[in-house]
Amino acid sequence: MYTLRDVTKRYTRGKATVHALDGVDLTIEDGGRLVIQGPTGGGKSTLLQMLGGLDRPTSGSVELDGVDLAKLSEAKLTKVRAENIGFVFQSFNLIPTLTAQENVETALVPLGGGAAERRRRAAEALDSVGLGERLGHLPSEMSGGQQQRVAIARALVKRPKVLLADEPTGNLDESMRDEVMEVLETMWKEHGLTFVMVTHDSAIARRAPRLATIRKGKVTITENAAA
Ligand SMILES: Nc1ncnc2c1ncn2[C@@H]1O[C@H](COP(=O)(O)OP(=O)(O)OP(=O)(O)O)[C@@H](O)[C@H]1O
Repeated sequence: MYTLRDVTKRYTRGKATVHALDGVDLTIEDGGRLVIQGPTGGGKSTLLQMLGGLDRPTSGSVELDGVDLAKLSEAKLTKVRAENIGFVFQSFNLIPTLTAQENVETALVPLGGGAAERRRRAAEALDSVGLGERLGHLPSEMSGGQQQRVAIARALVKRPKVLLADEPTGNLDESMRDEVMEVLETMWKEHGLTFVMVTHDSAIARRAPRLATIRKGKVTITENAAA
């Protein structure tokens, strides 16, 4: 479970100070799903970075299961991230010279274990996103939607508690967008993940049961029971 208390993030640009997050209080239950929307520069990616421990707040606390990520040493934060948090970004960030299976295996390397076990788990993760027949394909041999599904498999192969996605459909056309959203929603349901996603897509935001709108660093939560 996430508990954010009075989180601020300020950046200094020359003489100006940007309040990317301004007193954010937020709770996300285990297994919950939150969609984050808002205007450009509103603070969406900054909020996701705080949740993922990719950056630290200027003040306030970001607790994941009672542990304040803001206070962990860099080494402990890296361990928490590797074990608990999967990331998916707009750009798929696959290594072009590695096959789908090898790309997914890279997520398991920091966790130790043997090569055969890594190969088996990567194949299983790719199968779960519908790419069991494409283990040996290079990214260049796959569509954008398929590449993003490889990235999702890579995020989930370590069986994280949390999946954080920053505009995962931003680089995709409509049919691939639906394909990727369907995979993400299936993974969320089947794996009991806590799933937080940033989107610019108003159709996706409209369908969200819980929506965080972030403007000028301030968050407003809307619950949509009908979604
Ligand atoms: N590393 C940084 N250094 C300076 N300013 C930054 C940095 N990262 C973000 N900002 C600023 O903080 C504010 C919030 O940025 P953020 O990227 O979180 O917004 P966003 O809602 O994700 O925007 P977009 O929709 O364009 O991705 C913006 O004014 C941005 O310019």
